[in-house]
Parts: sequence; structure tokens; C-alpha cells
Amino acid sequence: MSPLSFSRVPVYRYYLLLRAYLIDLWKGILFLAVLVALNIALQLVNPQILRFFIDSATDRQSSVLLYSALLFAGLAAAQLLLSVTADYTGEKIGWTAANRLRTHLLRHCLSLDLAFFKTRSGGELIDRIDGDVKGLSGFFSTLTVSLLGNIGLILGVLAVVFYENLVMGALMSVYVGLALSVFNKMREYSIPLWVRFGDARADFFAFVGEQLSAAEDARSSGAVPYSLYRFRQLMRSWFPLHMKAGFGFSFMWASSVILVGIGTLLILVPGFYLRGQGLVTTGTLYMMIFYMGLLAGPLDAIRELIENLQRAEANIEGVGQLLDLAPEIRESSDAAELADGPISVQCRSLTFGYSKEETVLREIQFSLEAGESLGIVGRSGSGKTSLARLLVRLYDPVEGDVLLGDMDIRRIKLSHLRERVGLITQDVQIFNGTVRENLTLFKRDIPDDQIMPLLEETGLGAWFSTLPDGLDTVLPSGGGGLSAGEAQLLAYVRVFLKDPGLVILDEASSRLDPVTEKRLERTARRLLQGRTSILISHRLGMLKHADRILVMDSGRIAEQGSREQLLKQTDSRFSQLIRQGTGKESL
Ligand SMILES: Nc1ncnc2c1ncn2[C@@H]1O[C@H](COP(=O)(O)OP(=O)(O)OP(=O)(O)O)[C@@H](O)[C@H]1O
Repeated sequence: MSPLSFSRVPVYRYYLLLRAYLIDLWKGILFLAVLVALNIALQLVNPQILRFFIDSATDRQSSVLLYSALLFAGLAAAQLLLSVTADYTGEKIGWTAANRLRTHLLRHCLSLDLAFFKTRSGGELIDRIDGDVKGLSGFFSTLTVSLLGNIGLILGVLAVVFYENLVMGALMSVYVGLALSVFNKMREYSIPLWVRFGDARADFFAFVGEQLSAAEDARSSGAVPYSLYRFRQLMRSWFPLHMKAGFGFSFMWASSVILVGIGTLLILVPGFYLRGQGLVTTGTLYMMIFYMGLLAGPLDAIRELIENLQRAEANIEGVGQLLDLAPEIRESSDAAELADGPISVQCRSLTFGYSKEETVLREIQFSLEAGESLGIVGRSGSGKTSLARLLVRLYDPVEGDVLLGDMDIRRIKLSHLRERVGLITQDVQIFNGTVRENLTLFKRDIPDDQIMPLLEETGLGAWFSTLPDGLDTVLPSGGGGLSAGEAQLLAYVRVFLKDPGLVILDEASSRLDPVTEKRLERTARRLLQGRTSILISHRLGMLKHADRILVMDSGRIAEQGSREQLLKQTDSRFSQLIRQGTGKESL
């Protein structure tokens, strides 16, 4: 379970968050607590010295004046040093905790099902992983440093004032209680505003992310004015929300200024009366006013903290919603590994849909011996890619079973499954990294002399020879400076370096020119030897060496059999496809 499984009680959320990400930073936190305690002690002692200074001055004891002034200045300097060290330590703790949360969120997102990524844009996720966590990093450091320190300082001031004078102590307590309850009331008003502001921000980033990743299409199709129109609309809806939420803050700030005024009056009026009666000295009265001023600091800091908590609450909400999503594709507790060598495939009565309303695959039933090759053909939208996704367990079927190597796919260790089954599609992702890292997918134990022959064989030799630093050449993210066809060839090298027992090629040569495709066909045939393969292609030439053919239509298997057998039957769908298509006799 995620360490941030949320209940409805806000305080409990904070507790879970702090416990999850701060618990093993306890040494730093303890150090911080000592610094904060010392800081509080110094702040409480200083007004006492001041009183001593004033009373000595009025009694004309000039000899002690210099010493008390020096002591006052020395302690003020020490307090400054302590404050800086405490701030630094608090920030460090805050950043460490926030980075842990960031890592946790990214790992969690990457473990979520494909369906999740189809419904969220990259921009929205970046906002959650970075924007929300940035908000929370302030929360980690502010909470650890400020809350404890300021509450401690308030309690300390009240204790000292009570000790000095009960009436003054009671008045100051009333003032503190009043200030805190006003701040708390305002917090209830502002939190929903910040949640709405956060949602609008996530929508904004989602839109920007989508527009930037589709910049090429938007430009070529002339959709830029529409993008800008939508952009302006989003900004227009974002701005008033920011204004409203910001108004809550200003209101709190104004109320804290008014409260300080009320507090000073609360002390001054009875203070002058007590001084007049000779019940307190001038030094004590000045000390009380000083303590009153001292209270304004932590109260203001708590007000700021409450503001930060409002934002943090909205951030926690966003992060919590993300962490509460659990992947449906999970490993069973008795997950095991497949045997080495080619992997047999069996699909039993598979039914599948991306949503409950729509069924994309119906009653899919076929089997493939280890080492055999299956070609899948069918019209666009007939369900070929969906079937491939079930075979690598990017989704689970609604009904029926997939068996790989006679094992239920749900019982195979996920990391092992991804190792043993290779999938190449028409969309190849190039990562920002070296050519070597892109080919080995960051695995360090694959030697270069295993990579080089594959580059030659797949036809990437010419491209490779132009690279300035060979395998160490850094490719930029996105297209990586490769053409779509070159990227597809790179994906072949990637997959075959894994030495998989089952290879699925889903339109994996769709971006290649006929000459390169022909050459790759030969290479693929050699590389696929000794492995089970599933070839999905509209280009029927790619299926020339398939042992068996499966024709799909509207999510069902319309026909299946050995390639020779289907070719012989002139009225078979496969034969008809060939006559209509470009493959013709070449098959
Ligand atoms: N991620 C998705 N979410 C929802 N529906 C999807 C998704 N992917 C595909 N579909 C739907 O599933 C159906 C089958 O699509 P699929 O991609 O499996 O077909 P295909 O035979 O591979 O098509 P093509 O030959 O064009 O690649 C289509 O109706 C499609 O709209």
C-alpha cells in the first residue's frame, strides 16, 4: 500500500505524509529541534536583559549598563546564527523529503496501467510530480522549522508573562487564542479555493503539454490559432481563481496586522494602569510590550504556515489522488519465470475491451507451438494491436486466458515477462541518452561486440558510421535525430539484444522503404529463428515466412490456418486479401 493512503481527516493526512518521508531523517530533525529550542530560549531571555537594562538605567546604576548592553547584543547575534543554521537544516530536510516523494510518484506513475496514460496528458503529470511536490517541499521545511518553533515560542512567552504578572498573562492568552481562531476560520474558507486553483493549473499544464507534443501536426494542419484561442480561454479561467485564492491570503495578512494593533492595546492600557499604581516597574512594562511584539512574529509565521498548509492541502490532494490509483496489472504472489527457449502461446476464449461499454476482442482462440511463426492480418481497427497488448500483458482480458509457455500470463513475473517477450511497434521511443543506452535500455552488462553486428545486420551500419562518438554519441530525446525508419531499425536491435523467446512485430516495418524492408525481412527471418514470432502487418510481404495465418475482422477471428492451406483455398479471406492487396503472388 502507498504510504499516502488518504483518509478524510486532514491532520491524519499530514501525519501520514510526514511519517512516510521524514521518519528516517530523525537525526537531522532532532538537531533542528535543539536549534529551535535554543533559539526560543534566547528570544525569551533577551527581554529580561532589556528590563534589567532599563531598570538599571532608571536607578542610575551605570556600571552594569555596559555589561547588560553587551550581553543583549551578543545574545542577539547568537540568535541570528542559530536562526540561519535552523533555516538551512530545515530546507535540507524539506528538499530531501520532497525528492523522495518525487521519486516515489514517478515510480508509481510508471507502474500504472497503460489505460492511465491514455487518459492523462504528460503536462498534467509533470504538474503533479513537480508542481505539487514543489509546494510540498515548502510544507516539509516550513512545518518542521516553523510550526514547532513558533508554537514553542508562543508557549514560552505566555509562560514567562504569566510568571511575571497573572493579569498580563491572561490578556496575552486571550489575544493568542483570538488570533489563532481567526486564522483557522479563514483557512476553512480558503482551502477549496486553492484546490480549484490547483485543478485549473493541472488543466493548463495538460493543455500546454499536449499542444507542444503535437506542435508539428498543429502547425501543418493550421490549428495554431485554435490552440491559442483555447490557451487564452484556459488562462482566463485560471486568473479569477488565482485572484480569489490570493484574496483569501491578503485578507489573512490584513487581519494579522489588525490583531497586532489590538494586542498592543490590550497590554498598553492595563500596563499603564499597573505602572501608575506602582505594581510594575517601567522595565517590566517595556518588557511586556517587547514580549507582545515577540508574539507578533510567531503568530504571523503561523498565519503564513496556515497559508502554506492551504496550498499543501491542495498539493496533498493532488498527490494523494495520484498515489491512490493502483495498477490493475499486478504480479501474483506466486509469480514464476518462464523456461528458457522459444515460448508457446495459447489464447483461450479471450474477450477484451478498453472500457466496459465497448468490446474490442471477442472469443479469440488460437494456439502457437514454441518456435512457430504466426501472421495476423485484418482491416484497420479489427483488434490486432489490442491482441498484441494482451500478449505482453499491457492489459488483462475481461474474460479468457493467455498462456505463455503453458503458464497463465498473470502468473509470470512482470519484469521477466518484459525480458522474455519483445514487442516492436511503429512508434519507437528514443530516450535522451547515448546510442548504447538507447539500444541496451540502460543495461550495463551487454558488451559492445554484441551490439555492433546487430547494427550492421539491421542495416543501421551506414547511419552508425556518421555518428561522431560511435556508441557514446548522445541522442536527443524525441526523435533522437533519426528518421522514423531508422528508429524502427533501432527498435529491432533493442529487442534482439534481449534475446527474447517470443517476438511480436506490430507494423514494425511500416516506416521503411521497400528496399530496406526487403533487407530487414532477411535479417528478421534469421533473428527470428529459434524463437516464436507473431507478425502483424498490412504489408503482406512481411508474412511470407509465417507458418500460420490468422485473419481478424471486427474483433473476432474470421479465419485461421496454415499459410499454404489458406493460399490454396481461393475463396479464403486471406487469398482475397492478397488479390486485393499488393502482396499477390509474392506470398
Ligand atoms: N487505447 C485505446 N483505448 C480505447 N480504445 C482503443 C484503444 N486502442 C484501440 N482502441 C480501439 O480498439 C479497436 C481495435 O483497435 P486496434 O488498434 O487493436 O486495431 P488494429 O487492428 O491494430 O488497427 P490498425 O491496423 O489500424 O493498427 C478500435 O476500435 C480502436 O478504436
